[in-house]
Amino acid sequence: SENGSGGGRSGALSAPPPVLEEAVQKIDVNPPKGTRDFPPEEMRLRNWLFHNFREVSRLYGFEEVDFPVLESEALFIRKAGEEIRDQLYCFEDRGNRRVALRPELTPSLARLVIQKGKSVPLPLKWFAVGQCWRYERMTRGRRREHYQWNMDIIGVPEVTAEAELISSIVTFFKRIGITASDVGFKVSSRKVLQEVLKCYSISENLFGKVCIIIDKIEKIPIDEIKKELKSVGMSEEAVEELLQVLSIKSLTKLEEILGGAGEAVADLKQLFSLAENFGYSEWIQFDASVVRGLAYYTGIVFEGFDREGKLRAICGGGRYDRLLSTFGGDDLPACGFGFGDAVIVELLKEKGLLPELSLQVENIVCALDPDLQGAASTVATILREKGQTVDLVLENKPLKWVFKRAGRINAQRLILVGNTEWQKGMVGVKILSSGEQYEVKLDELE
Ligand SMILES: OCc1cccc(Br)n1
Repeated sequence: SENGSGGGRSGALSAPPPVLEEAVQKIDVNPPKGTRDFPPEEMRLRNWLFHNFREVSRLYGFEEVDFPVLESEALFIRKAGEEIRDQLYCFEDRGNRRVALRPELTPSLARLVIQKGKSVPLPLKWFAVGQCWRYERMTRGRRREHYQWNMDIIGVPEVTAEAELISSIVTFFKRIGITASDVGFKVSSRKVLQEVLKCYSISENLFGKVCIIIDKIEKIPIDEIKKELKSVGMSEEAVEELLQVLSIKSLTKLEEILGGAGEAVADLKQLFSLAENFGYSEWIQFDASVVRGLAYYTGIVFEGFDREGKLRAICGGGRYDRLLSTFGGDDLPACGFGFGDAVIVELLKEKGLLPELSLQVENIVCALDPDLQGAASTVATILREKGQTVDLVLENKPLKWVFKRAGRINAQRLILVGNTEWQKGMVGVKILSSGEQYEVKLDELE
């Protein structure tokens, strides 16, 4: 097209099109393995989902933030043997820097908090919706990207922060029609693990590794779990005791085992009490086996699960009080969660709760004569300036084509710009649902 700065093709209509240098190689029109396109229908569903993420975040007074998809690899290199590390989508860029496509948002958020330092008053309540990546052998045909909604509270050491975050997820579920009969949250605290390891004088630096092993408890055989725990230095007795404690599903039982003096029991009791106040007690249950698969969690952890047990975890999060200091920042208490865009859609499909989202256009405007294309453009502009949606027919098309397109785009009314009416400063209007039609002065069109 003419680019207006004299750089357009001069005499474009006369010059023959340039001869293609080489035969055009037919490209693969599919997106890279493990990634998705979002054509209009899928994009409407994604926008609907993200709109609900953002509405809930707004209801809770959170501010939106974002970060680059590309981060320094160092942000994600942790030594605890996490799956997220094994699947890091990392490479060396042209400046020989080790970089990675972010596998999660929390480290970027922590980096930004440290960068902002004292310029941002605490507590921070930030949320983000961003694409995250992993490079997994496609043998399992799993996706390599998904979008995550994250909400994080920085600067609040009390369990009130975790209680608030779980409340926000419950609010989200309710907004989209999911109930406590469909979904629950398994809640525990890594301090349970910490207190057991301490009983067996197992050093703190094994903590992250043990958590990552325990997180696989439902994914690999229990003998493999025991083998891995022993391989990091736990005794047979410690392993048995730990697995015994992790099978506890009641806070009362946990208190019997650990005693009431520890932080784990106190935190969990406070969380369950706050759940009463928030009104979401029926949504949560204590389950000592929940540790989550990220090494940096230090306290309460939780994960949303479908009660029919057909799907992977819907969301998950917890407290991570040490992450900022491991990045060289001040020791700041922090907690947050991640909520992926894929499992929730599978759940909505299961429950028949996918929303009906179709394209809606208020007007389709069409010139009945090629000489009236300009007039049609004027009519479209008048309507758009009134905030109305308009699909303007851009070519000289037969009315049959126009009516067919009007049906496809769910247009509510057809605006016809014809010579006779235009001479009188009027246009034709046809209400497509009723068939009613009339003429109206352009300046009375609304
Ligand atoms: O849930 C872990 C994860 C991280 C990045 C991309 C995808 Br798909 N899944």
